[in-house]
Amino acid sequence: MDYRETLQAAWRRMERLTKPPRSLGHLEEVAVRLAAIQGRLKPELGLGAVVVAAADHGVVAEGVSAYPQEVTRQMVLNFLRGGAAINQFARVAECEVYVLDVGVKGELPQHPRLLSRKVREGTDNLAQGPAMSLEEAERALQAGREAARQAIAQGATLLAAGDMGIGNTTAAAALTAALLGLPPEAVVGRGTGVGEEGLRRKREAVARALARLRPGMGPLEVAAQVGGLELLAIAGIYLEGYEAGLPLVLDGFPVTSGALLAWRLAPGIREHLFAGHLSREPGHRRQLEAMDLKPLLDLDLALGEGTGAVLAMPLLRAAARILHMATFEEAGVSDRP
Ligand SMILES: O=C(O)c1ccc[n+]([C@@H]2O[C@H](COP(=O)([O-])O)[C@@H](O)[C@H]2O)c1
Ligand SMILES: Cc1cc2nc[nH]c2cc1C
Repeated sequence: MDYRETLQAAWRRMERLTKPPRSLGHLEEVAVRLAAIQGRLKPELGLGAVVVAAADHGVVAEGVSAYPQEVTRQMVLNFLRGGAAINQFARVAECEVYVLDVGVKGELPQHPRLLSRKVREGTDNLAQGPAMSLEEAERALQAGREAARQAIAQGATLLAAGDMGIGNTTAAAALTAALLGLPPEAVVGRGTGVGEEGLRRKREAVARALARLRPGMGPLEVAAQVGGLELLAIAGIYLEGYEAGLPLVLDGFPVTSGALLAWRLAPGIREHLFAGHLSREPGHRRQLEAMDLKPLLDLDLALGEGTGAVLAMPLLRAAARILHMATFEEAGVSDRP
């Protein structure tokens, strides 16, 4: 059965299950979409994986983050030791954590969970010139694909991307504004918690990057102009997961900017995307609206790392189980006359 046929058949089965119509709300749509992705009326979800892509950003020179740049590398070490929020949530969600270095400044130790594919030690400042070359953008995207392939080979049935990069909400804002044709004010937010001055500097940096873009530029050229390396990798992670036929869970603002790029490169990916949550970052709503996706959770999170995506994994598994319920006929329960 193809996607549309399974979707329709799953909705018909949904109507016969032992519950009043639509009483499981948005989870019903999640369930039938999972069925359609897997091409079976009773979808099954096992182990999850989150690939946390990490890189640094030259735009931090503009004073756009509340934290110093070295936090990117320090947090990668924290992920590898299991001490970050993503590690704790992943345990609850039966999800493996993989880390991908595509551009962290400084050295990182070898580790079985770390894929080292440093394209360069951070981007150039997007407010001053191109963040990276087109060739570097392609390499970062391929590194994301490779990390996703590894996660899938190790048994992932549900795939999310996470992000770590001080300054990346500025790059994500520029990428989102460019891909969706929005002004800086619509996509710039406080990130890790900048004040009014920081907000102004972020808007200014994004406006300068947008001014360099030309109408004929393709999505990858635009991404090379604004960065960041981990956002390109995130696009690669989702593209690989899509081609492998997996359901894909989105996280917050930076991750969803990478997903927007993947969507521009392969519009069919939309069918595989699930919005794990709605971030506090104001531009996230615009991103999800553009792809017509409804967030599963709304918890005022603004952390990244893939935390909102991983928290939604148990909900996706529960949604899949809906289609394993008994029908009115099977259970001998009286339906409406
Ligand atoms: O996921 C989100 O929506 C989100 C919102 C705000 C901040 N972050 C995280 O904070 C870092 C970027 O914030 P900033 O202020 O340095 O641009 C980066 O590591 C992101 O993972 C993430
Ligand atoms: C401590 C810290 C942890 C993070 N995780 C993702 N982004 C982050 C930014 C900071 C500053």
